[in-house]
Amino acid sequence: MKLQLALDRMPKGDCFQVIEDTKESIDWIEVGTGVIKEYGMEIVRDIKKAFPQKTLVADMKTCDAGKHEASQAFEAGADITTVMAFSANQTIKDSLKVAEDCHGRIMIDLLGVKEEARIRELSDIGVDLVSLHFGKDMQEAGDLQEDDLFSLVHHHPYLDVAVAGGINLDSLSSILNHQPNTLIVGSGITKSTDRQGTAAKMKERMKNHEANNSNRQR
Ligand SMILES: O=C([C@H](O)CO)[C@H](O)[C@H](O)COP(=O)(O)O
Repeated sequence: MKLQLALDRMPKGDCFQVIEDTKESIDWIEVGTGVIKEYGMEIVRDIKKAFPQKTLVADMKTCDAGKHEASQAFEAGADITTVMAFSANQTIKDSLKVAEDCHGRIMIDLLGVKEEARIRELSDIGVDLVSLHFGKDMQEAGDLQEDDLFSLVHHHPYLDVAVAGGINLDSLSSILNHQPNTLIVGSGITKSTDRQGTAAKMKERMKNHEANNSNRQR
């Protein structure tokens, strides 16, 4: 199980500092959408240069012009780039083709998806990595509705599933019970007064959970 650190709404220097603080515990680094909007593809390039051993996710949240945006992300050094699930199938197919050519991956952001039928369509066009996403603004209205989110992928055990949306040390245990492949954590780490300790505790709990549930499936 991977821990993906999401860098959102912070200045460039802070992004590098948080990675430094947490690098022993995190597996994947996500350059957040807002950070890319602020600093452009340059920050993706710079983070890959500074931390080449980490898997880098560019949270492009592409919804059109899939070929162009996926190329931008991979050329800048991303290993994975995100595309919104509501995009046209052509956008998703084009992104997947670029990913294949660049030896990268596409993570489909399921923000707003409510019907399992869309997951089936996505699988049929070759999607293999999705993120269940309870958005920042949705979090204003309440906590992540885990059962609803995970029910979308329940019948798709072959999908790699990431989950995001206000995950912190308190909510971690119940999320782990759903056996995601990747946990995406932003403010739960970046806003902690002890980022290093928080990331380390999360990773330790993830490892313990895996060790105790090695034969369980999602
Ligand atoms: O993708 C994200 C969101 O849309 C803001 O851009 C976040 O990276 C994701 O939700 C994780 O952040 P937290 O909810 O703060 O853990």
